Amino acid sequence: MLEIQNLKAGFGKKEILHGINLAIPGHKITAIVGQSGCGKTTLLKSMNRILEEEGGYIDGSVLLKGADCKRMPKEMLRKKIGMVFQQPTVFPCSIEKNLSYVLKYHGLRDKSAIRQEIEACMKKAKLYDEVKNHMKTPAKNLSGGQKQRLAIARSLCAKPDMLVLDEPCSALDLKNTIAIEKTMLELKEQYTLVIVTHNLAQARRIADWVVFMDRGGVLEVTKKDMFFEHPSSELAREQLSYI
Ligand SMILES: Nc1ncnc2c1ncn2[C@@H]1O[C@H](COP(=O)(O)OP(=O)(O)OP(=O)(O)O)[C@@H](O)[C@H]1O
Repeated sequence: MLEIQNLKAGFGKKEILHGINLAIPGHKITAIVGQSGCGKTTLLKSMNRILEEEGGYIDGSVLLKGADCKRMPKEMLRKKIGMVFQQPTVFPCSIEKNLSYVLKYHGLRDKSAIRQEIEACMKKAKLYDEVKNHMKTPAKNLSGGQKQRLAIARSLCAKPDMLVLDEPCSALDLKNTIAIEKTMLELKEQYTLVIVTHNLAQARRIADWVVFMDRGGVLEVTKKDMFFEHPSSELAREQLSYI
């Protein structure tokens, strides 16, 4: 789905990613793990070039289904690779408008089609049943976990190929974490998912593949079971000994 070739990225003269080569398989959950500061978020933000908006630079190739992301208009790239952040952002309007805004932005005009699409995306994000009777209330009144699921639903409204999620559960309690993990496991049937998590137990629960990073490089890319049972690097062995 996504092919990353010799990716170098950083800020000004500071290179954070030192030539990463990586293939992200379709319809799987790939977990990016590694110690704090190793470049996980930078890698994620390089995928849809949000890094450039934050003053960073990206060199090398990122190919989405073979198409060079550098040559794609940024709006199109971000439609195809949706991003969910650690702190969910909700727009200062109703739950419904948070979603209809995206659908209208992408050209949907028919009111009943918009309603159907909102319902479908909220169901996929496991939010619909909880809020279906309060769609006109301000999204800011939702709980943290509900806001995160709204952010996921909003990303789905753009009909992405991929969803990249940066520590989506780090601010959530167990109940909401489980809801998001279940959502991700269901979403992979239709989408390709990449999650940055510092929670190795979470990677073990939901990932198909694990990318283990260290100091701006990739130390291991393996199927989940292989990583947890037979990690090849000393650093991974050390970190796994704590869980
Ligand atoms: N806007 C920025 N300007 C300069 N340096 C930055 C910027 N954002 C991140 N960095 C640096 O890039 C390096 C990698 O950061 P990144 O957030 O990608 O790591 P991470 O593995 O996601 O860390 P964590 O697990 O703590 O979130 C760090 O040294 C960080 O200080």
